[in-house]
Amino acid sequence: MNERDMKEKAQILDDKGMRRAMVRIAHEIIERNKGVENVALIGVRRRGVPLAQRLAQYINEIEGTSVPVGILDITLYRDDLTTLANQPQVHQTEVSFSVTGKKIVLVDDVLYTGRTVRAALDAIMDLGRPELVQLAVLIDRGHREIPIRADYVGKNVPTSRKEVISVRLKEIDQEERVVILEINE
Ligand SMILES: O=P(O)(O)OC[C@H]1O[C@H](OP(=O)(O)OP(=O)(O)O)[C@H](O)[C@@H]1O
Ligand SMILES: O=c1cc[nH]c(=O)[nH]1
Repeated sequence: MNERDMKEKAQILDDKGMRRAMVRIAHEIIERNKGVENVALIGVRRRGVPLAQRLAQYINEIEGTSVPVGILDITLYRDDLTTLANQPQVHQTEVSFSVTGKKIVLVDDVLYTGRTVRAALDAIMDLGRPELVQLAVLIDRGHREIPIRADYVGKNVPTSRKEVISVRLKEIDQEERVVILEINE
């Protein structure tokens, strides 16, 4: 099953709601880390990357400091959007800075089972020894299968496993909104 076999059930965030949530997370990152010295962002492709770039832009607007942004390309081999097949696989890392000693904020659009984040943590640890790693997600939909939690959450959305959260970003989807999809029966 893919998103074509699903229909929209509800809109969770519009463009303004997404912006407010991301600006708030930018403030929280600055507050929690007492500034952004040694802070670096790493976005999980695909939709975590524009979100990380937006956070970097908001942080720059608030603090006047540019923080580096790296990319991890992780694919979940799913045969169905509502179930997980094999483990997520890390394909490519585009991290041009040393992670050693950095406060890394990992950024993704949706946190679900936590398996993608676990793979991302492994990939980051392979690159060096960060001082700490924090996690920022636009949507936490619950249903964790491993003990992972987010430090910064745009919105907590209770879901059933049959539903799918679809984050639509203008850079990728030519629209800005977050919707819940359900199976078209
Ligand atoms: O917590 P998990 O169960 O691992 O699920 C969360 C992951 O699933 C989504 O990726 P998806 O494969 O849908 O790709 P996308 O980023 O292109 O939307 C989302 O972007 C997260 O990376
Ligand atoms: O519902 C979900 C689950 C994982 N990833 C998504 O993008 N949506």
